[in-house]
Amino acid sequence: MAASVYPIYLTQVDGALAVVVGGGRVATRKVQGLLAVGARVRVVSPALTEALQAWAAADRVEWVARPYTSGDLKGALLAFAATDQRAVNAQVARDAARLGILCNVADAPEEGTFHVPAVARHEGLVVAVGSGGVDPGRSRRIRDEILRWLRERISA
Ligand SMILES: C[C@@]1(CC(=O)O)c2cc3[nH]c(cc4nc(cc5[nH]c(cc(n2)[C@H]1CCC(=O)O)[C@@](C)(CC(=O)O)[C@@H]5CCC(=O)O)C(CC(=O)O)=C4CCC(=O)O)c(CCC(=O)O)c3CC(=O)O
Ligand SMILES: NC(=O)C1=CN([C@@H]2O[C@H](COP(=O)(O)OP(=O)(O)OC[C@H]3O[C@@H](n4cnc5c(N)ncnc54)[C@H](O)[C@@H]3O)[C@@H](O)[C@H]2O)C=CC1
Repeated sequence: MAASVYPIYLTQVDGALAVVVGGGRVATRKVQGLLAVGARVRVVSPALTEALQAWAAADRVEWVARPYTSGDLKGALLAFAATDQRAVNAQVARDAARLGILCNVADAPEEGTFHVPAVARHEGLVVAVGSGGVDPGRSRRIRDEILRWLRERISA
């Protein structure tokens, strides 16, 4: 059974620093969501996906082009451990805990301090769907259904 979760919506994310460790598929999805709300994004990774490279070239994200080191989280509101290296993600989680920074861990739902839900936005409503980290695909599918319902039923 999943540990219990307490849902909140973060405010004042516009301009806040989010540090994303890793530059792959999962990191790209997290960065996209962060840019959409105006966060300042720092990506720490020796390599980037094409989408991340394009954002770095356009100065939409800061790219620290090397492996993670303790210290990279300094000043962050949020940290994301999204490498494909278990030991590195665990280190990011430990460093974030020490610094009191909220941390999402891509490969170990119980290890960080928050999960990223699947989100539907419609006419000023924000619906977040989570499964306590148990089944993200299910969260996404239910979000898609909710979005369909909102678009059919809820107008401004
Ligand atoms: C715990 C959590 C931590 C976190 O916050 O990252 C987590 C963890 C893991 N995800 C895994 C797999 C996939 N995740 C997705 C997609 C999403 N995952 C998201 C959230 C979360 N994922 C958090 C829990 C949320 C909840 O409570 O439900 C969403 C909702 C939000 C977002 O990431 O933005 C986003 C859809 C949103 C959207 O579309 O908008 C897909 C693709 C798909 O389904 O389309 C795949 C299949 C990958 C493939 O393609 O192989 C694996 C197994 C990895 C493996 O075994 O290799 C783990 C690790 C594990 O479970 O141990
Ligand atoms: N939470 C989620 O939504 C999902 C999580 N996962 C898990 O997330 C992890 C990452 O998945 P993908 O993005 O698909 O992997 P990927 O292979 O596309 O990307 C891994 C990235 O980590 C970087 N990296 C490796 N070592 C590093 C280091 N020491 N410091 C900084 N960056 C480093 C690589 O350069 C690469 O950019 C996997 O462990 C996978 O099991 C997978 C799918 C969804």
